[in-house]
Amino acid sequence: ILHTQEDFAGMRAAGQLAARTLDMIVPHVRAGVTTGELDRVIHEFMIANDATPATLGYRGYPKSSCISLNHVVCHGIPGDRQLQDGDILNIDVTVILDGWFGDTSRMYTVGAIPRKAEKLIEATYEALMLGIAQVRPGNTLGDIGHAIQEFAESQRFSVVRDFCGHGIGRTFHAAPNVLHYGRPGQGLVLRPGMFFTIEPMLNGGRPDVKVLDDGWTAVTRDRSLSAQFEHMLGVTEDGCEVFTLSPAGLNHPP
Ligand SMILES: CCc1ccsc1-c1ccc(O)c(O)c1
Ligand SMILES: [Mn+2]
Ligand SMILES: [Mn+2]
Repeated sequence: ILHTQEDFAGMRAAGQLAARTLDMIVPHVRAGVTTGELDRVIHEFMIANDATPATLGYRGYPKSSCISLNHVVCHGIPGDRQLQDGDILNIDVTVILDGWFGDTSRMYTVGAIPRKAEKLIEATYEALMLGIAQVRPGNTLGDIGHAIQEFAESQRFSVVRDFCGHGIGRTFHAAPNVLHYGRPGQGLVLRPGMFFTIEPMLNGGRPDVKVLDDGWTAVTRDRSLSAQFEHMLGVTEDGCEVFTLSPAGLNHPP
């Protein structure tokens, strides 16, 4: 699907509400709070802003956000786990606003974290932004994946292959799959009006992932730390518009 200017307006509003949800949760992220309590705050904020959480009930997922701690790669289910000093966590939110989906995630930290964890988080954010820098008409999905993989591996981190970015708009997931690794010039050629997410996951150790018995929680097989950032964007004539940038300048941890 190639979208119109009106479609850009709908995605901008949905993306900004998702970004504001991640801004809003910042002061709630501290030692002692449970991930289930964070999810409730997120849910109420979405409803108060005339939106609904896309993940609640999606393929049977039970919560309004994904909160993935430490060696959890993605799809962590909010629950009774209390945050503690040294934790790193990804909070991933998707809102539905006037039929448009806004999908974004960021990393948060609790208290002091090890230097290598900080470097993993910084590298993951940089990898996402380098992928976004490749988005313009005439470039390909392989250019995006290559930029992410090249940088991640240059920093001695690995790229998770089991999950990818995706087309988005009036549905949560659509073609194309946006891989976070690849070769320059390969794959689908980008065109103005395409909407998709880029959501790289980097591991401190090996790329291998397994899913726990709950059917959702994906963890690193070697129990190394994992980090993820996600933005949603629209391809424009001269590059792209990122719909999920923080209006408060909170795109990555201080
Ligand atoms: C928890 C929602 C869900 C269920 C199966 S995949 C998935 C999911 C979670 C976060 C995302 O950013 C995404 O694109 C999909
Ligand atoms: Mn997401
Ligand atoms: Mn997504």
